[in-house]
This record gives sequence, C-alpha cells and structure tokens, in this order.
Amino acid sequence: MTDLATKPPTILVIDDDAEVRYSLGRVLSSKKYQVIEAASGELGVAAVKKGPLPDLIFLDIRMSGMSGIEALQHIRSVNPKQLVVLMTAFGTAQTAIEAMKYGAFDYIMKPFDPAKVLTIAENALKAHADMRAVVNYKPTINSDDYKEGIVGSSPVMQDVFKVIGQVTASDVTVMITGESGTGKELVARSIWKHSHRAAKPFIAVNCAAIPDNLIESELFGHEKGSFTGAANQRLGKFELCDGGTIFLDEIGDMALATQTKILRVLQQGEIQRVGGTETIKVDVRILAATNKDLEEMVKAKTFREDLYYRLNVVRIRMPALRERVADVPQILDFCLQNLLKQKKTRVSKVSPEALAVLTRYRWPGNVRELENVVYRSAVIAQGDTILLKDLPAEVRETVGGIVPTVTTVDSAPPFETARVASAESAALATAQVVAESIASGEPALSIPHALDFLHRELSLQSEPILERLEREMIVRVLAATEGNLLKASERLGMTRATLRKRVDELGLKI
Ligand SMILES: Nc1ncnc2c1ncn2[C@@H]1O[C@H](COP(=O)(O)OP(=O)(O)OP(=O)(O)O)[C@@H](O)[C@H]1O
Repeated sequence: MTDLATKPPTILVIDDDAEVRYSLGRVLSSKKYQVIEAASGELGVAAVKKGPLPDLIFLDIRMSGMSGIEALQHIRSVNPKQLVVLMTAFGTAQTAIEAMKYGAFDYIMKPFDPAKVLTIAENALKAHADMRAVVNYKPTINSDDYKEGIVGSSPVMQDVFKVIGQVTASDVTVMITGESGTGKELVARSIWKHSHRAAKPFIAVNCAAIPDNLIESELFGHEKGSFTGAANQRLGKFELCDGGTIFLDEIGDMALATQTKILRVLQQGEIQRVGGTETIKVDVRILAATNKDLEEMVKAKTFREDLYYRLNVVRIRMPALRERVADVPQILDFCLQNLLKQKKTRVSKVSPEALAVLTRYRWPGNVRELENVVYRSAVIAQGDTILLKDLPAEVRETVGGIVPTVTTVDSAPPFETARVASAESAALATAQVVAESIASGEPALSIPHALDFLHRELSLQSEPILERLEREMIVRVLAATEGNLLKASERLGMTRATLRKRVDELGLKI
C-alpha cells in the first residue's frame, strides 16, 4: 500500500472501455495520482490479488465478462477495507442503492464531470488516510464485562452503583429521577436482578403511554362487564407481578385518582379490580421513575404529597450524559461491540476527531441519543472506523467547526502529526466543555473528570505518563512558589534533594 507521506496514492481504474480508462487516467494524473489500468473485471481482480494493493479503485459496474459487482466481491475478499468507487452509465436509484449495498465508498455516473471525479477521489483518499491514522485504537471496555448493560466509571455513576447495591437487600421503594434516556429503566432492572425477587417477574409500565381511562384496568385488572369492552375478566399488572417488582415509569403523568390507588398498594399491599368488590392482597415491590419535577407538582397539587413521600424513600438521580462525558468513550465502545456481535456493523473503531466531537456534544437525548448516533454512524461508515464525516450533521454542526482537518490529499501528514492534531482537537473539546459548564453556571470539570481526560490524552503520546505529569506538576508548583525549592518540595511531597535531582534530570530551568 502506498505510503501517503512519501509516494503519491495509487488508483486502479477497471473498465472495459479504453476511452473511459484514458479520460479518467488523464483527470487523475493531473493531480499527481499514480494511475494503473485494467481492461476487465478479471484483470482488475488479478491486479489486486497480485498486489501491491491500490489506495483506491474506480470500478465500472457494466462490463463484458465479470461484472463490476462480481469483481467488487472478489476484491473485498482480498481486502475487506478496499476503497472502491463504482462507475455507472445507468444512473438509476437502483444502481446507486446496489453500489452502496455492496460497500462502495461512492458511485459516479458517466459521462464524468472531471471536478467531481477529483472531489470523490480526494474524499475517498482522505477517508483512507484517516482510517490508517487510527491504528492504535484500544477499546476502553470489553462489553462482555457489562452483563447488565450499565456502562460508566465516572464518579457520578460510581455513586449510582453504590446506591443500587444498598437498596437491593431490602424491599424499599426507590424513586429514580433524571432526564429521558439517562438509563432509569436500566437501573430499575438492575435493582430487581440483584434483589431476592429476581426469580419473580419484573414488569415495566409506562404511565404516560396509557390513556387515563385505561390505566387502572391495566394496573389492577377488571371484572367482566365492568365497562364497555370489558368482555372478560382480566388480571392487571400488579396481580401478574405478584412476588416481583413493578416499575412505574413516568409516574408524574399518572392521574390523581390512580395515584390514590397506588398509595393503597403501598400502604396496605392490596388492590381491587375495576368493577370488583373483592380486596386482593399483592406482594409487589414498587420502583418508580420520572423526568418531571415532582416537588413542583406536589406544590401545584397535581401529585399527591403522601404518595410522593411513600415513593421517595430512596432517590437515585441519574446524571445527564453531559455531566459524565468521561463515560462517552466507554458507552460508545459498548454500543459498537454489541452491534458487531449482532453483525449489524463491521465498525470497531472511532477516529480521535470523531471522538472529540462526541465528547463535546451536549447529548439532550442522553445515552439513548448516543446509542442512536453510534448506530447511524456505524451504518454510514466505510471500513472499520467511524470518521468525523460519518457523524450525523446535527451532531457535527451543533458542536461547531473547531475540529481541525487532519489530512489533505496533497499534503498528507505523517501519522505522528495526525495524532498530535487529534490530541489538540480533544483538548479543545474539553476546553469547550469547561467553558460551557462555567458559562451555564454548572460546576466546571471536577478533578476526577480532569484526571480521566489527562489519562486519555496522555495515553496518546509517547512520553511515559508519570514522567509527563511529574514534569508538569514540578513546573507549576515551582512557579507557584516563585522558584523556592524548599517550599516546592514540601508541596510536592519529596525532599529538597530529590526535587533538585529531578529538576536536573528533567532538564528544567529554575
Ligand atoms: N449507562 C449506560 N450504559 C449503556 N447503555 C445505557 C446506559 N444508560 C442507558 N443506556 C441505554 O440507553 C437507552 C435508554 O435507557 P433507559 O430506557 O433505561 O432510559 P430512561 O431514563 O428510562 O428513559 P425514559 O425516561 O425515556 O424512559 C437504553 O437503550 C439503554 O440500554
């Protein structure tokens, strides 16, 4: 494969039409690409098999003998990551769909517009260079270690895990609050799985999704003929869940009349079916969730105060994803690994530029939105890496244009430069998070966040992490103590002699 830093990229043109090969060759050579030609699908495949692999292939779909699609399959079996642009004279949507389905990077219609040919080649080769730059991608987690699907090691999530552990031993009612998509249901399931009720059912009821006139029947069941349409007796969720755990999601949307009945279950452990007179004992643990401000609702008398206190025995507040950006890379790897296992993608890596944008985005839809963005980007991505260009426009655009372009076809930087640029973009990203959090009156990044960030960034660099940290801290402490070695050594926790020695060894000037 061509070394982009030194040699011009090679492009293989496979077409049985000599005129097309000639004109395409001229256009591409004008940009100093090295063009190789093959006059049939068979010859093109042979050239790829023989090697060296070209950086890009322009491949005609309709050829006598082996078709372009057939050739593409052979080429993919030699090099699954090969970048291919399909060419077609039949510009129907169908051919475009076929081309992309078979994993082409793009397709182009004949007759060609030379400028378009060059743009496509440039974009393809940039994508190629970006993918090659991501050689050292190390997933942050192994999804097999997260059977319950709650990923995250940020301090705020550690607190959540602790409370989950504390409430599993008892039957205490738990109120889980937080914005939509933060993982409230996942937490409820985790509490249930770790509790002594794990062998009995877990039933989730979305109170907002069921109309007011049906919710009571849904929860408590009904007797035959109790209302129009009640042709038979029906058991409600509470009876079906006997011995288990019921998760009342969006409880803030529950009508006052139903709230009264929930209070009765909590106080007396009994229900009555709609239209029935019999009192039925049920043994159900209640977990509830809301993204509404229940305190405000209590004040406005739209939520019963007594029920509020009954539900709110223990509260777990799920932090918004923007409060735990350090978890984004882990959740991202978790989603990618799951998609890989389900064979929904071949993507297993993310470029540093894309990651920088993902950690800067505000995630109004929280983890659910991140999952969705990862899936969409993985579907769009060619090869095995999500690049900046693969992220949905709304994510790239909301974040703004500070992410530097790392490579261009004419002056592709060597790998080291690409990594430095990536580190810079990640640093800019974090600076932006801090600036935004200060501007919005939220606390700026905490020490654990800052350490997580440093860990990630310093891991990308060749200098040993501790040496870099030591150097930076010594410089800062010396500056703060105005070069006083004794005071600085006390702050750093080393003897004056050791500090003197380290200053010399690290080549620092006092
Ligand atoms: N920490 C996490 N790690 C991995 N996946 C997560 C995490 N938190 C949430 N998810 C995923 O995000 C999606 C939304 O989670 P969940 O339904 O639990 O959120 P929610 O807060 O209950 O949302 P809503 O308020 O809209 O009902 C789910 O697909 C879930 O698997």
